Amino acid sequence: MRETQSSSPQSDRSSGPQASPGPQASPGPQASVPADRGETVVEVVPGGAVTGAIQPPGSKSLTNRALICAAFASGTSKLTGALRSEDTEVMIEALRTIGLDINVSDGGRTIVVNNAGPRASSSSQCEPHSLFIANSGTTIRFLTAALSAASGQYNLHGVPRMHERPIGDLVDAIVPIMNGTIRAESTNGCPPVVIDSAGWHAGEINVGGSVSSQYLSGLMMAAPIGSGDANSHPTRTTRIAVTGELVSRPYVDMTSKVIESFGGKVTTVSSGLAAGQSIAFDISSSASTDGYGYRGLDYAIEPDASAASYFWAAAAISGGSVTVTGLTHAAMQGDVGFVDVLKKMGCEVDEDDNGITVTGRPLRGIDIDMNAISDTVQTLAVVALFADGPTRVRGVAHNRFKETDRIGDLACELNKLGATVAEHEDGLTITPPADGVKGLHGAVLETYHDHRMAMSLSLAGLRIAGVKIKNPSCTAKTYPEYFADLENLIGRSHHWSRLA
Ligand SMILES: O=C(O)C1=C[C@@H](OP(=O)(O)O)[C@@H](O)[C@H](O)C1
Ligand SMILES: C=C(OP(=O)(O)O)C(=O)O
Repeated sequence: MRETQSSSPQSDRSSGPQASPGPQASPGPQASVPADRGETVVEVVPGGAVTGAIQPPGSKSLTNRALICAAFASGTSKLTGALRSEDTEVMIEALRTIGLDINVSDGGRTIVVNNAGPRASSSSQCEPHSLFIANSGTTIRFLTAALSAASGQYNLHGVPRMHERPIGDLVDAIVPIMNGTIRAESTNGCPPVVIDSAGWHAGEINVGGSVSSQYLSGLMMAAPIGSGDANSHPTRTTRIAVTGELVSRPYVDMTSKVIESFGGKVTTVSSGLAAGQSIAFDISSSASTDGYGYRGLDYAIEPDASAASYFWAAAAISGGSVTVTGLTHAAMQGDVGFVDVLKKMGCEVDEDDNGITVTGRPLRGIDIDMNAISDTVQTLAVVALFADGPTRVRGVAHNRFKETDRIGDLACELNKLGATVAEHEDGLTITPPADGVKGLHGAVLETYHDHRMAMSLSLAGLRIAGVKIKNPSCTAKTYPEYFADLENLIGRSHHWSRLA
């Protein structure tokens, strides 16, 4: 890997997020990526087949769900294998700000939440708790739901891009069942979110599911959390119905499983629904949670499957063989399904109790709906550069609302490498050059403050000379050690080099 100064500065295409005031230092080792200095870029130097084994850090989605449940659980919870990154640090800091005692050790992998119940701000308090959420969608959506159910006064805000990411459907769902006020302050229903709550009252909740599944997940986790009168209805059932389409469904199933681990109960309802409702969930907590929404426990977090996609893709792109340990199809994360997409493209996929191995074979272009595994679209798009024909990705219109516009901005960067990439309302078509990899060429690539843009585009460098990735430290959002880990994987087979 090379670290250089970009000779052809380009400006970001999107009006995405700019430098944030926090969280403080990027956690974890930064062996191969220096702090960003102007036009710092990282270049992956092409080599041969990538072969090896790796275990990515803990799942962001599971860590942040477990933190929410632990925060509203009776007793102590110990999370092991957790992710330490910007997205989990802002969650931890927010929970500390509202009164939780949280101890982080073992390089962030172990998190102990000692709980006597979060101290919600009193209604007589003048200043709401100010919670800085950076650009963590899970954190702001889960906390908005949970804190409105728990009561108190809060202002949840983040970096500029966070104030462009929709949350209106969630706020609209909470208004009818909350005692107090909640509003999204930016135009088009975007954060900051200002909450002054005395808790939820009983009633059915209706929430839109076409922009993000995180609204539904947040409400589901919030449902067992009592308001001021928690002790009077610890086993009350709350029905949450989705109006219209529900995107990213596997994350909702993950939410159900985490809720049940922490003592809640989830029943899926698919018949007898009102007009416009596509699915509903009945949520309650068991009496043994002692009036808290949840019961504290020791909880092991799976390795992150979205992060694993980069290493499986490295095998596919390079014709190598990479085992990701600690993840199988039994995992709670839908993104494990990325290996099935690689299989469809021609890769060999082998699984045992230890993990999943992808072996690269000649790649064919495919037509694929990635609605359920949208965080892996960028990874797939880079793999598609090396296929024998076009790849059409469908069903991911919601990717435009993430860290950046992950359809438009992705198409723009892939085009710079010599592919022909067409943007559609719901996805893209990636057409590799007629002469294959020979027709691809290096370029300085923008990352739009999007960790997945940096991690996925870096993989193009495995086969194309001169692919330079700007602002590589944006991987800190979910994977601060990404470039160090990639370097280790490739270095083992001596296909990775770095200039001083
Ligand atoms: O619930 C979750 O943990 C997540 C849900 C997905 O968001 P959408 O539901 O907005 O697609 C995903 O993109 C995000 O990284 C994590
Ligand atoms: C979309 C993502 O994150 P979030 O919505 O949690 O900010 C992601 O990690 O790719």
